[in-house]
Amino acid sequence: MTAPVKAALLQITSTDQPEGNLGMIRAMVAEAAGQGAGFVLTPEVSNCLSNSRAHQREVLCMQDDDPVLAGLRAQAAELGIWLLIGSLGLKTGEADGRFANRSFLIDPKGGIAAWYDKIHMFDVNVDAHETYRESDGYRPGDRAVVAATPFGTVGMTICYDVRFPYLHRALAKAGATILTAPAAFSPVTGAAHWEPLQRARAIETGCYVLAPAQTGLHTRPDQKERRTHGHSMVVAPWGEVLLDMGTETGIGYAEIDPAAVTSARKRVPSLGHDRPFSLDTSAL
Ligand SMILES: O=C(O)CNC(=O)[C@H](CS)NC(=O)CCC(=O)C(=O)O
Repeated sequence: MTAPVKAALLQITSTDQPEGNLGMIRAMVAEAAGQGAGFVLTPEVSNCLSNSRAHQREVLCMQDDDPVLAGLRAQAAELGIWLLIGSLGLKTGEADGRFANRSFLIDPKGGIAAWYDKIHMFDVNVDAHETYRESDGYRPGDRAVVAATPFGTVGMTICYDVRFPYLHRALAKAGATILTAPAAFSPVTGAAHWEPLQRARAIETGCYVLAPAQTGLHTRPDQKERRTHGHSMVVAPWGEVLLDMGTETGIGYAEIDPAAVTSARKRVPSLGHDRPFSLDTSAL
């Protein structure tokens, strides 16, 4: 059986300094738990947002030595809350030197209930000035993950994954009722695509979508500028936007009610209406 939960999304502006980011996140997690949240979520690359591979090599750690993971696991246990660490950049020890972009679901005892490595890499030329080559720095995962909680089954995704509907459908078919979509979306694509993509994933799966996002200007004046879109979002299974946090940092709350999943899927049971088809290319 599942029960409702108050979810808290942290909208933050991570810098390239993991210790500072940890302090900021811990203060916000404490505040959210004080407000009664039983499930707190942080954005993609909460520990370090950086354009420099050299800097990442200096400050990122292996999972077992990572102070942000350890600090947040301890805090989840102290407060007795579920915590989605949207993602951490981590060293993996792989020969090619690439990092993992890894999301963690932490249980109220501080245990790692599930982890997920971002599958789809943002290798995109957004416009003439803005190019991303995520796969230069990060090694993609190849394993989709669902995990049971008292408030529903969580299907884990990260950021650019939102553009691949079959991943979300597979998660929902495996039982997911809540899709987590931590992000560091680009401002240009965010303005055009962020909300409709998140709403579409919720509507077509009949899942809640919880999308905590990085926001604002992440770099110092001496660094190449890096900005993110913000607009951390909660979408209900019927498609209503329950929370849109705009561009300021802060904490946003939404009530997650498993009954809303049941009700949306009863009204439109499309998740069970897949049909096999052939693809006729003879007229090409
Ligand atoms: O760079 C890091 O350290 C962490 N990774 C990210 O921030 C990634 C790759 S640059 N961002 C996205 O996936 C944005 C996707 C997006 O904006 C879209 O789909 O339009």
